Amino acid sequence: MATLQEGNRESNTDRDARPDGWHDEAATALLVLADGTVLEGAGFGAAGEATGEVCFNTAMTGYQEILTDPSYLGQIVTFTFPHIGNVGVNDEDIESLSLAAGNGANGVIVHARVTEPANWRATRNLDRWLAARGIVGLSGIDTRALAIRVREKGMVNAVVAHSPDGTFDVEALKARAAALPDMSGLDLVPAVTTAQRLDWDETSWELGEGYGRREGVKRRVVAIDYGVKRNILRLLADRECEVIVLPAASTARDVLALEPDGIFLSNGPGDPAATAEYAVPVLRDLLESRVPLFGICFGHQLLGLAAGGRTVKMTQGHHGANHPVKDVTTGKVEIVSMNHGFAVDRESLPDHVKETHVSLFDGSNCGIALTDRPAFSVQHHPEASPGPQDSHYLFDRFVEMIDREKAARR
Ligand SMILES: NC(=O)CC[C@H](N)C(=O)O
Repeated sequence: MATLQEGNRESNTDRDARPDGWHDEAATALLVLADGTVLEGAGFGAAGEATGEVCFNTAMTGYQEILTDPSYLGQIVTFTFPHIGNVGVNDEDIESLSLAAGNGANGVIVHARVTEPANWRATRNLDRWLAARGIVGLSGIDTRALAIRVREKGMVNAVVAHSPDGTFDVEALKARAAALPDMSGLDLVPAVTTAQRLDWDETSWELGEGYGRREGVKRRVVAIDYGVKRNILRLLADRECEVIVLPAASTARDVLALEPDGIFLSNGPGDPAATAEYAVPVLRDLLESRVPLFGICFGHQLLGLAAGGRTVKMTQGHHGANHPVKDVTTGKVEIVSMNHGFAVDRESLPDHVKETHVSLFDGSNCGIALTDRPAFSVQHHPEASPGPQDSHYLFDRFVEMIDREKAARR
């Protein structure tokens, strides 16, 4: 066992940027990148090791929603905002359908040490909550330098190791990081999708009476769960939709047997092209049924694949809550939440698919609509949570599409 004190320092930590009083502390956590780079920091959350693809998120708020978003499975989230944890955590801002641990980010990297929370909603400290959920955290590195590295060289596999007594087997960690599989080709959906049908009614969940709003039901939506976020289901329920959540491996027959007025394709982790192997044949049958269909993020990528397009891996991806996206049908720009590392390749889209939304950061595709079927999808997150609510109108578009198609069938 080598320790850092024995000369394994290959440090480009930003010691000067650490809060006062850190300079002499021995590292209790390491970030070991697949290329062998080792960054020293202070551990928090769970002790142990987390592996995954390092990405960075530029949101200034909403860390709890981000860390419990199932789309982050397989990833280590670096927050570029330096002070994370200040408002603590609560029992409500959890986005994964299952409240259990293991349904969100694998690890977390922040700049400043997590302090005691100051917020009326806080029921716990982020540090202890992460420990209870088994999520490993590292603080005290130069997160700006790490973000620049990801921006220039792309998302990178890594191990975050937290050892409260400061002992690490650095060579073993390097070997482990180098051996991690690439995110491309990984179907991570089975780890987060619901095991069985679930009739969404938040009032019956752990959050207590009266939390969800359920006033009247006018439409039935079947949501295929690739790793769905709760706020999507809330926003559908808010629009008088009965929402039935089905496992990702459901067949078209399973979905259509419920006689849905609309079908929703959720967000989710991993490479959409890997999940497409079993999801796309189902989606093609569902498109044939002409039931209105709406997809978000992973669901958008799957719709693009089902329609005959291709997805590509991005270099740095998009993760944040301040991305400008243009709705090319109205010309309006919306500020949105983003969380994706893959994207639909616009050039691959066949003629019956039109591009509806474009990222104003890099011009990448952010939305499509089929011209011969009532189906559309967006790459960004209209449910926000966290993030600006500019794109909530997309839920209204979906409901209007459902009502239009229903009226036409009568
Ligand atoms: N938020 C999501 O649905 C992410 C989709 C996909 N896993 C990606 O990284 O692109």
